[in-house]
Amino acid sequence: MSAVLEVRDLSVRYAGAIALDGVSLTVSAGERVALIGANGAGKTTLVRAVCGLVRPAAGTVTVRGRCAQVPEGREVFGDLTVEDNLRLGGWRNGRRGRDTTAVYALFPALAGLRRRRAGTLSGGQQQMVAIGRALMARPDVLVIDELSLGLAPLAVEEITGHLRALSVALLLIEQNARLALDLCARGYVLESGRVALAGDAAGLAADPRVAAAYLGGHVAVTP
Ligand SMILES: Nc1ncnc2c1ncn2[C@@H]1O[C@H](COP(=O)(O)OP(=O)(O)OP(=O)(O)O)[C@@H](O)[C@H]1O
Repeated sequence: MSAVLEVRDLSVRYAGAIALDGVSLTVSAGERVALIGANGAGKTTLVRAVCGLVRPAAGTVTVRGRCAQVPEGREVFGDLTVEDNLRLGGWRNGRRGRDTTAVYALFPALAGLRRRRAGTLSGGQQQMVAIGRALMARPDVLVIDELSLGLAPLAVEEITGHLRALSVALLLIEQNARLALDLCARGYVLESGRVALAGDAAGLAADPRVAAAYLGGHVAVTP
């Protein structure tokens, strides 16, 4: 399968400090890939580099098609309606994207809220708006930074259920490794700006190093 996102030997420095050090990863068309790591591992820096918001010191980022980002903290436009938030996501060549039908089909909970100000929604509903807004750009790869941050477990479950139905490629940046490795087929573990481990999600979830550092010490044991 061809890679829609290819990060090769990427290094990013902030005022001399190394945030990313030779990171390589790929996301293929339609594939869901997790990027997990502790605080300060470099996850958000990678998102920023993928979106062109920081200049790499070395390495390359190649996006084949369109990439859309769901930023950490969601950042919906609180004073705008749900519908207008979505339409802004489809803005291209000076024209607002108008057909929001597919987003309401994906997140039926938003359909009855389309005229509500986004700032009055729950965190889970705002996350659906942020994902829907990104999808309005019709991306080939969707990058979600901290999907579960500050959300109730039930809201996360609802959103991930809908994400499983998507055919767009996904790079999911998550501190909740259990969630990320459950939703994604493959994953990368970032530690101090480097890829420490990579592989299929089941293998990573069963790896004692991942279990000890990110899964509360629980190691899945198969009979
Ligand atoms: N603007 C900045 N200037 C200087 N250093 C920065 C800047 N942004 C991030 N860093 C540093 O770069 C490293 C990686 O940060 P980054 O935010 O990418 O990590 P992260 O994995 O997303 O962490 P978290 O999960 O806490 O958000 C950290 O050591 C951080 O302190």
